[in-house]
Amino acid sequence: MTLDNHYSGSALLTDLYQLTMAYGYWKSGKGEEQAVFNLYFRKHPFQGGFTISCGLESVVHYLENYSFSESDIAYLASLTGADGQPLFESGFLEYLRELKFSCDLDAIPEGTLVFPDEPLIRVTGPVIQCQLLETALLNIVNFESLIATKAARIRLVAPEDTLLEFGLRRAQGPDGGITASRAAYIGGFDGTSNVFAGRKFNIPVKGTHAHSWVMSFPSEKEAFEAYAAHMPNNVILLVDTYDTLKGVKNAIEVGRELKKNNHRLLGVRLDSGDLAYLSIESRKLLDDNGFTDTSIVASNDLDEYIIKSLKEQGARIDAWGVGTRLVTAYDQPALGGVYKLSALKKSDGTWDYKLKLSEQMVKVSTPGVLQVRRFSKNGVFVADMIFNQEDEWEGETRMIHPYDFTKQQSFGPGYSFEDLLVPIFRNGGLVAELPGITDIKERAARQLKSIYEGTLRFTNPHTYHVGLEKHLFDLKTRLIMEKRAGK
Ligand SMILES: Nc1ncnc2c1ncn2[C@@H]1O[C@H](COP(=O)(O)OP(=O)(O)OP(=O)(O)O)[C@@H](O)[C@H]1O
Ligand SMILES: O=P(O)(O)OC[C@H]1O[C@H](OP(=O)(O)OP(=O)(O)O)[C@H](O)[C@@H]1O
Ligand SMILES: O=C(O)c1cccnc1
Repeated sequence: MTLDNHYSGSALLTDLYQLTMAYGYWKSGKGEEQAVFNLYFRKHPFQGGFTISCGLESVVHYLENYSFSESDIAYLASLTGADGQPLFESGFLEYLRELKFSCDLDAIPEGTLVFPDEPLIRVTGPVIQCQLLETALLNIVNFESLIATKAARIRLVAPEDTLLEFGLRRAQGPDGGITASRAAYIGGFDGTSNVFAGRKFNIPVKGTHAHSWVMSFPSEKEAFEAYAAHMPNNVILLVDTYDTLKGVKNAIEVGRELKKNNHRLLGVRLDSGDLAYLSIESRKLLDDNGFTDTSIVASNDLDEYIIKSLKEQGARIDAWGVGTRLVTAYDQPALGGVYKLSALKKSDGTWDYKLKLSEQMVKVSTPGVLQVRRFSKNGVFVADMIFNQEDEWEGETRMIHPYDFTKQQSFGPGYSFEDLLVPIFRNGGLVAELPGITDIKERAARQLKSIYEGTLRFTNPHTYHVGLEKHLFDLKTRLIMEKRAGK
C-alpha cells in the first residue's frame, strides 16, 4: 500500500483563499471564535431523486492526520504578495505549525439516503479551523457521494445481476480510480477490477482477460485453450475479438475440455456489437451445448440507461462490467456540494445565527446548529426535517416547505424518527467507531428499500419531502427580512 496519495492529512489540500481568510481571522483576533459550518448540496445528481452519502471514512482519515508539516510551512513562507513581500507573517505560520484539529464534527453515516439542503457534515469549532477544512471536505464528499449514487442507480436497473466496476483505466487519476472503486462498492457493485482498491478496502476483485491475450496467439481457439490450461479455476473468455458467435463456439469447445477435468467454463464476455442480440444468441449456443451455468458478462461503455434498455430488449446478460461512465460520473461529473457558515458564538455564549442571501431562494443558506430528523411510518421514510438543535418545542412537530410556507406537515406520535447526524469528533478526538465497508454497503441497500420507489425512478422522480422545522423556518424568514432591510 505504498501509492502515496500526496495529500494524506496535509492541510495544504485547500484553496489559497481559505488561508488568506485564516490569516485575516488570526490577525483580527477572531480565529478562536466558535463557528458552525454545514456541508450540503442543493440538487441531486443525474436529475435523480436521491443521493447516497459517501466519503466520511476518508474525511476521518484526513482529519486524524491533519497538520501543517515543516515543509508545508516553508512553502507557505515562500509565498509573496503583489509587492514581493511575504503573504503571511511568521507569527501566523508559527500558529499553523502548532495547529491541531480540535473541532466537533457530526455527520450523516456513509450509505445513507440524503436530500438537498441537509447537512451531511456539521463542523463546530474555532472559525479558523472550520474555514480551513472547507475545500478538502467538499472534495472528498462531493466525489464519493456522486459515485456511490451512480453505482446505486446502476444497481437499481440490475437488482439480481453481478456488477463489476472496471473503471481504473479511465478514472480521473489514480486517486479518483481508487476512491471510485470504494464508492461503487458501497453503492451496490459486487466487485472491482482495481487490485489496489481491492486490497486497501477489502473489496472482492474480479477479472477476465483482454483482446491482447487473444491477439497474441495464432488463433482465438489456441488463446482460449492456453488461458484455460493456466487458470482453470477462473475461466471467463472474451469472445468478441474476431467474430462473437464463433468466439462463443470456441469457448464451448474449451469448456468441454474443462468439464472433462472437473473444471467449469465460468463465463464468456461480450465487449462490442449489439449486446442484446449477441447475448441472446450466445445464451442459446451455451444452453444447447449444456453450458446452462456459464454466465454471460457484458462490457462496453455501459451505464444505467443502456443496461435498462438491454434488459427491456430481453438481453441474457448475467454480469455487467462498468467502467468509464461509472467512475467518471460521465453525465454529471461533479456533485455541487457547498459548505456554509450557519452560526457564530457570541461572547455571552449564545449563538449569532448566520445566513447568506441570494436572489434565488434555493441558494439562501440555512442558519442554526443544524440536525436532520428522518420520520418514518411502518419502516418507510416519510420526510426529513432540518431543525436547529438549540430549539426546543412541545407537542406535535410542524415542518414547513423551505420555499413555500403554504405546504406544511405535522408529525405526531404515529411516526418514529431518527436524527441522522451523529457525533464523529469531539474536541478533535475521534468518538465514533467507523463501520466496515460491508456494513456501509448493506446500509445503503437497506435505505434504498425503505423509501417510496417513485423517489428512485430516473425520469421526473417523486420528490421526497424535506422541510424546515417551524422555529427554524421562522428564524430563517426573520433573518432574510432583516438582511433585505439592510441590517
Ligand atoms: N442492443 C443495444 N441497445 C442499446 N445499446 C447497446 C446495445 N448494444 C450495445 N449497446 C451500446 O451501444 C454502444 C455501442 O458502442 P459502439 O458504437 O462503439 O460499437 P461497438 O460495437 O462497441 O464497436 P467497437 O468495436 O468500436 O467497440 C455501447 O455503449 C454499448 O454498450
Ligand atoms: O467500457 P467501460 O465501461 O469503460 O469498461 C471498461 C472497458 O475497458 C476495456 O476495454 P479497452 O480499454 O480495451 O477499450 P475498448 O474495449 O473500449 O476499446 C473493457 O473491455 C471495457 O470495454
Ligand atoms: O477484467 C476485465 O474484463 C476488465 C478489467 C478492466 C477493464 N476492462 C475489463
